[in-house]
Amino acid sequence: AEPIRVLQVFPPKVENLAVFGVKHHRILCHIEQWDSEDPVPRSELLKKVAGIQGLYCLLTEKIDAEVLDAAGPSLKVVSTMSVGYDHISLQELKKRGIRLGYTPDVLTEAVAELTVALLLATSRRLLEAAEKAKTGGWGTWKPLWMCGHGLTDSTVGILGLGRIGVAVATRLKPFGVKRFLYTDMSARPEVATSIPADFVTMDELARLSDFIVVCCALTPETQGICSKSLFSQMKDTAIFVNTSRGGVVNQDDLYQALVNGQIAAAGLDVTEPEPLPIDHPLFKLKNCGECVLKAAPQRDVLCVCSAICPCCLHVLLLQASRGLTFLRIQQDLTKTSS
Ligand SMILES: O=C(O)[C@H](O)CO
Repeated sequence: AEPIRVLQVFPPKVENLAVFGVKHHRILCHIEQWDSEDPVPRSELLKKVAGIQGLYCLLTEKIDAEVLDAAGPSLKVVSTMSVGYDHISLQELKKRGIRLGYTPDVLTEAVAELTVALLLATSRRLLEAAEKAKTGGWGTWKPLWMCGHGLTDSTVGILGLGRIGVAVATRLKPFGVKRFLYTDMSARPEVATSIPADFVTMDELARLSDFIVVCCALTPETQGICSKSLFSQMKDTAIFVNTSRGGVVNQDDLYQALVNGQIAAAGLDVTEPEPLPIDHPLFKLKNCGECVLKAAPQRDVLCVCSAICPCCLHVLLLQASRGLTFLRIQQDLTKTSS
């Protein structure tokens, strides 16, 4: 029989002609590869898909009506080497009767580890502290300096209790987390009981969690789900970690929440776009994070800036309006331009 024509848009090199054993059938495939680590340019993809029967893609390729039309009616299967398939239009595949393959579970452990790493690095201010050490900012020892927030006796909220969410909870448990909460499309007792984790609404998750970790898939329902309404209900000592997809978060709202001190910090593995432009405001938040230090147990504010920046001033005033005490203010508030 004629070999099946498959386009694989990435290396590694495999034999150009491969035999796939599907149960007892042997299927001969002619595989054309895009031999580069860089994504195939859209114009090339549109040319190369013409007449193929199988497409093996990555999350860098947006598989929509345009690509499927360019492939034509011969295309029977699209497979993506990724866990997420938000880059593929399911509706367009369905219309054309094209099957979808993806790679669930190949990176559950890796993403769970990364989530824990980001959570600890963010809550314990690892990057800021390392930066201070390298640039001479590590002065005499101060009890609360770079103290951060602990996991012991904390409440961790998981947005999306799928494979990765469960794996994150399993890894965080030994840190002495008091309570796990989760929210999802519906309760998932079959996986939640073993943690154990309590099913709550999104609002409860926001209000009760000391840490929120986002592990859900990007779907039309979850697009921008982490927005002002979530951040504004979160504790001002809470840490937000996202290792799912950037599109789940309204980045402008997150930025505002961080600048205004509505939440303590964010650890992001994913952004919109990726990578973020290097002049993106989120990248500028490091200084802001450094100049406002929250002393967690007393919930007082220790301001160590040599000049009070507007975002720091905002947090100070916010805290003052809540009747909290300032431990030390190095500069007279009245002298700031704001
Ligand atoms: O969806 C996936 O496979 C991951 O996000 C890749 O990093």
